Order: sequence, then C-alpha cells, then structure tokens
Amino acid sequence: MNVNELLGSELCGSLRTNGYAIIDGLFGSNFTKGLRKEIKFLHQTEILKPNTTRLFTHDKKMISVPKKNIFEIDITRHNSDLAPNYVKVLSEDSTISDTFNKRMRNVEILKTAIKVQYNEGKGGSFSMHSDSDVKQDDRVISGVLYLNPDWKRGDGGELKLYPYPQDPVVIEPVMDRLVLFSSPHMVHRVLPAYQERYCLTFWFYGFNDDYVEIKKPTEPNLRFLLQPRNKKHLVKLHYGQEWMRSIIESHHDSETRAELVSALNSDLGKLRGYFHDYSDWIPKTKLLRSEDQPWI
Ligand SMILES: O=C(O)CCC(=O)C(=O)O
Ligand SMILES: [Fe+2]
Repeated sequence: MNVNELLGSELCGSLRTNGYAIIDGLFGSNFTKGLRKEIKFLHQTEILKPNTTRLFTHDKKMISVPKKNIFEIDITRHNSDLAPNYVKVLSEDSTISDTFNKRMRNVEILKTAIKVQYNEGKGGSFSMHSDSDVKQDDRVISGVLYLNPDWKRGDGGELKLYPYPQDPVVIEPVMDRLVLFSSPHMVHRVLPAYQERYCLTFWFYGFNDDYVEIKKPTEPNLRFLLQPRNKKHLVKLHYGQEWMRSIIESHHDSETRAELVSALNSDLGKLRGYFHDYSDWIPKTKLLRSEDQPWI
C-alpha cells in the first residue's frame, strides 16, 4: 500500500474533525518486527528507564511520580546510535510530517521527536492526561505506533481516547497500528496491560494557526464551551472519578501519588467555579450539538 494513500486527505480530515485518526499497516511487517526487537534489546540492556508522571505544583515545584511497570527512552540526535537500525531510520524520516505540512493548510510541523516504550504488563498503565499545553509548548500532533503481534482481547493495554463531547474510544494496540491525535486537546490514557506491550511515540512540534482562544462571554455560549482548548477541562469535569482511579492505578502508593490526587481535586474545584454558569449543560454535553470547531 502506498504511503501517500495511507496518509491521504481522509486521514488528515479525521484528525482535524475528530481529533484523532487510525492507520493500519503503514510500516509493514519486517520493519515493525525490527522495531520491536530493538526496543526489546534496549530494555534488556537497561537503556530504558522507569517512566514518571510530572506535576508542577502551584509553588512551581516539579514532582516526579514513577509509573508502575513502564520503561522508556527519548531518542534524540545525541543518542540515536543506541538503536542503530529501525529506530534511527524513523527518527531521520520526515514522510509523516511532510504529509501534514502538505495536506493541512493550518499546520506547520518543524520538528519530530521519538520515544520508545516498554510496558512489562503486570497492570502497567498511563493515567488520563493530554500530551501538551498550548501555553507551554508547541507539540501539535502525537502519534503512537503499536508493536504487539500477538495482542488479543484480555491482554489489556488499550489506548482510550476522550474526543469530547463524543463518547470515549478504546483502541487495540495491535501490530503496525499508528494512532494520531491532537497533543494539547485529546485526553487519553492507557488501560492496564496484563501482557508485555511495545510501542513507539512520535511528537510533531510546530505551529497550528487555529489556536485562537474564544474568551469567556457574559452569557453562556456553546461555541465558547466546546472550543478545543476547553475540551481537556470538560473531560476532567465529566470523567473526574475515572481520572482519579486512573491516577491510583498507574502509580505506586506514595506521598507523591497523593499529591497528584490532591492536584486533581484542586483542579476540579477551580473548574467547577470557572464553568459554574454551565453546570446544567456539562452533564448533558453529549446531547448538545457539537460546534464543529476543528481540533487541529
Ligand atoms: O502507550 C501509549 O499507548 C500512549 C503513551 C502516552 O500516552 C504517552 O507517552 O504520553
Ligand atoms: Fe500521552
């Protein structure tokens, strides 16, 4: 299958209107088997390090909370010789970002970064989060390539996306599946995995012209409420309990995990205040007409 066909305008259209897109079979079986082998080698040689969830507290302190059973490493120009073959080829290839630049008028990708990940199983998971913040960094699109040839129902480790106000979507992490989504706006998590799980993440950095903020109007207004930059807040309000459980599931019991929980409670308090005028609307947002604002 031709790469241009797989990365066609339909895919970019889905990314823009739904906030995510799924492509199967882009890299092919030899290449994805090779990638998996390299990540396995990086894990066996202890080059992958335990992953942590980072939190910036209100007094600007950074705390790092280790996740259970998740190991990763960022591949940069400085260490790309750690994985000399397949990972290196990917880190030097610009087919995907060229496609975004060609097909998405409002996007300009300037840089791509790669991270590889190994999940030992044993319940390893990621709590609910988004990958960036428009006010703090310029990640525009995230992509995760799954490398699990024998994945079957019951193994867990599915990616769950929250394309609010649409219902959540659960995606199986099967071999050679690439899932692309909005880095700043798409809340997602990884459900607990019960078998080992391999994947590779791309981050596409650059500009997205549509990041114009709609200021809060005096009268409640649906367009303001459903603008892309509010989506992660609305997911937090709507799925607060699930967000809490996901934090508890992904991290060992510790004082720092308790800080994550209390930061979530404090966010929920602030968000309830900020969206107070909308408190009748939020439980029913699924019934509201989506406002057709592009995600990306
Ligand atoms: O492992 C996955 O499916 C997603 C990982 C993720 O969300 C992240 O690295 O930010
Ligand atoms: Fe993520």
